[in-house]
Amino acid sequence: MAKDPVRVLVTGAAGQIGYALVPMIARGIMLGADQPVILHMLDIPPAAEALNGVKMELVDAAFPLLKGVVATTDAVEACTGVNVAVMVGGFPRKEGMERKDVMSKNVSIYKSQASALEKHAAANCKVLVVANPANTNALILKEFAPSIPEKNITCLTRLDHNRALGQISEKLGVQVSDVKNVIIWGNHSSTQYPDVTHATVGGKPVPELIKDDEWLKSGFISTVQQRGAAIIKARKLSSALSAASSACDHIRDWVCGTPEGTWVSMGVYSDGSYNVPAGLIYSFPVTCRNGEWTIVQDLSIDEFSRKKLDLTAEELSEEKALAYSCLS
Ligand SMILES: NC(=O)C1=CN([C@@H]2O[C@H](COP(=O)(O)OP(=O)(O)OC[C@H]3O[C@@H](n4cnc5c(N)ncnc54)[C@H](O)[C@@H]3O)[C@@H](O)[C@H]2O)C=CC1
Ligand SMILES: O=C([O-])CC(=O)C(=O)O
Repeated sequence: MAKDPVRVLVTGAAGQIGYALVPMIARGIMLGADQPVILHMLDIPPAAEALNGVKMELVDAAFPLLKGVVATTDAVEACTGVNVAVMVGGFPRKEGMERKDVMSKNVSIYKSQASALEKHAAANCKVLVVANPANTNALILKEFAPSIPEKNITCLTRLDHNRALGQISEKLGVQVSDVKNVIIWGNHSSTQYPDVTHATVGGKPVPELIKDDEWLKSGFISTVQQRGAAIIKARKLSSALSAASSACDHIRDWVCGTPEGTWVSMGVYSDGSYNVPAGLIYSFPVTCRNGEWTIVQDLSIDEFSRKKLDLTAEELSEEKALAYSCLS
């Protein structure tokens, strides 16, 4: 029997990630090849005409799984009945800007959209925040949507995770699908810690295969940390196709489950695991089953890693304080 359609909200749908993401969702890449979807697309009034153009293209593409499109500049209409919300809308970082520069603009956006989701989304709606500063936008959304379970509010660090897989696969000359269990700890920013201590290729530890501790502890980490900035420098626009693809990976694994023996990185509400302060949205290694994520426990953390986990937690605590100061 055909499944009932799932309603998926994409905010900022007229932007460049939105343009890459909505066809992926309509093709079943996010929720599966047998899962019909109804797309809800939100953008702001100056982008209304462009948003309507995206809607026209979705009609023209004749996606068999696409059972309806809502394209609107009204947050209430956009949020009504949605089961999955991918929050891409916001004020993006431009070349030379730090995430903190865009904090206050995004805090007010996430506060008001949290209220719309809280009142109008389906019960148990799963939320993925992509827009930067992603972890802190997700935290603000959680604050102002108290009836959405905190386990349902996440942010995107899967792009960083995938970037780390890509770097290891290039270095070793192996298929990216053979690289497993890298971890992104912390903030989706240049303090994130891409960790390969527990990563494997064909079951063998990555550090043993790479045999270049110096690269793993410096060049690899900084390449992944700075990859977003490198793409902005090259394209004069932030990553869009890789961000859209990673957002699909994040939701698919969350809803459909992670493969046996594999974890992924998700920005989730910290419960104090690994001595990360509770009450931050922090990227951890997680496995997913039955639509729920669980932080992978009991991984060994050496002294080098400990410092990196703490540094990115400190930045998130500072961002949290800055975000709250923008609210008052
Ligand atoms: N977490 C991650 O891995 C990544 C995050 N990003 C972030 O994703 C966000 C979107 O990036 P792009 O698509 O390149 O930007 P963009 O500027 O092309 O698109 C953003 C869209 O959001 C819309 N928008 C602005 N305020 C809005 C509001 N209040 N409600 C609904 N829509 C609104 C804009 O009109 C625009 O259409 C940025 O914050 C960027 O920094 C980008 C790449 C990776
Ligand atoms: O740095 C940015 O603004 C875009 C981004 O988040 C990324 O590509 O990881």
